[in-house]
Amino acid sequence: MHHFGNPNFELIRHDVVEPILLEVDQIYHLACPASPVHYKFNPVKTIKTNVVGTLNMLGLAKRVGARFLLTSTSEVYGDPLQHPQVETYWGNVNPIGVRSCYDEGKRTAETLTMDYHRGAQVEVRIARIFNTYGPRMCIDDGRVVSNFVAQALRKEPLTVYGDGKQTRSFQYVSDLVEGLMRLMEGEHIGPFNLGNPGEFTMLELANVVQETIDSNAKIEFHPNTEDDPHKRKPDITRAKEMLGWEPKISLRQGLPLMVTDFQKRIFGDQSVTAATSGTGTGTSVGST
Ligand SMILES: O=c1ccn([C@@H]2O[C@H](COP(=O)(O)OP(=O)(O)O[C@H]3OC[C@@H](O)[C@H](O)[C@H]3O)[C@@H](O)[C@H]2O)c(=O)[nH]1
Repeated sequence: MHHFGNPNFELIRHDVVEPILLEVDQIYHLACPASPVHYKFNPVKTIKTNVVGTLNMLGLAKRVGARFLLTSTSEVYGDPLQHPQVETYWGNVNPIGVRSCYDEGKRTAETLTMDYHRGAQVEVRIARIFNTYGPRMCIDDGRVVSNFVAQALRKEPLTVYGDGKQTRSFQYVSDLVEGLMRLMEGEHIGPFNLGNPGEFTMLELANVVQETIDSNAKIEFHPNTEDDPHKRKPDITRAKEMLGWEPKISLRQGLPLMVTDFQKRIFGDQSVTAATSGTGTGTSVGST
C-alpha cells in the first residue's frame, strides 16, 4: 500500500484464470486462496486458479521473456510419511480428497512450471511455502494462528481441531518475503522449502497464544477436518546452502507483532485497554 502514491506503480485487479497481456520482467505467481476454509469453499475455482491460472502466467512469461516464480506449498507433501520433509520427498496426497483441489492443483502447477522450463526455456523458480502468519492477515482467514489470536482477543475459546497433537511449523511473513526475493534473484530453480523449522502441536500453539494474549483463554475441542496432515516441518538445508536464507523470527517473537495489528483492527483505537484489561498476562501485546 505504501507504493500507491508512486507514479511508477500500477495496481491491476485481474483474475488469473483469464489471460492477460503485460510487459514485465518478473512474475511472482501467488494467486490462489491459501486457507483450507477458503480453498475448499469453491474447489473447482481453486483448481482452475492453480492450473489455468498458472498456464496463463507461464504463457505470459514465455511471451515476454519474464522470469517466473511459482509459490507452491508444503501441502504437496500431503500427510507426509517422511519427517521432516525434504524437497526430494514425493509426498503422500489423496488425489480425490477434499484438499486435493489445492494440493493436487499446486502439484500440477509445479509440473507445468517445469514443463515450460524444459520445453520452452522459461526461467522458473519454485518455492514450497510452509504455514505462514503475520500482520494484515484476514481476521476471518480461518487458519489456525489467525483464528487463535482473534479468539483470544475477543475472549472466545480457542478452537482446537481433533486432539490438538498434530504439528505445524510457523513462519513469520517477513522471513518468507526475504526467501521469495532471494529465490527470484538467485540462480537456482528449486523447489525450495521456505518455512520455519520450529515445530508445535496445536495445543502448544494454543499455549503460546495464551501466554501472549490471555492466560485465562479457554480451549474448546472440535472434530478435525478430513485428511488433515498429522505433522509438518520443513527441512531447509537446501535453502540455507543455495540461497543463504533461513528464518530469523521465532513464533514467540512474531506472534506479538501480529497481535498488535489484530488488536487495532478488531478494537480500533481502544485496542490496548479493551484487549488487555482483566487478562492474566497481557504482556508485550498492548504497548508495541
Ligand atoms: O481454528 C483452528 C484452525 C485450524 N486448526 C488446526 O491447525 C492446523 C493447521 O491448520 P491451518 O488451517 O492453519 O493450515 P493447514 O496446515 O491445514 O494448511 C495450510 O498449509 C500450508 C499452506 O500452504 C496453506 O496456508 C494451508 O493450506 C490443522 O491441523 C488444523 O486442524 C485448529 O486446531 N483450529
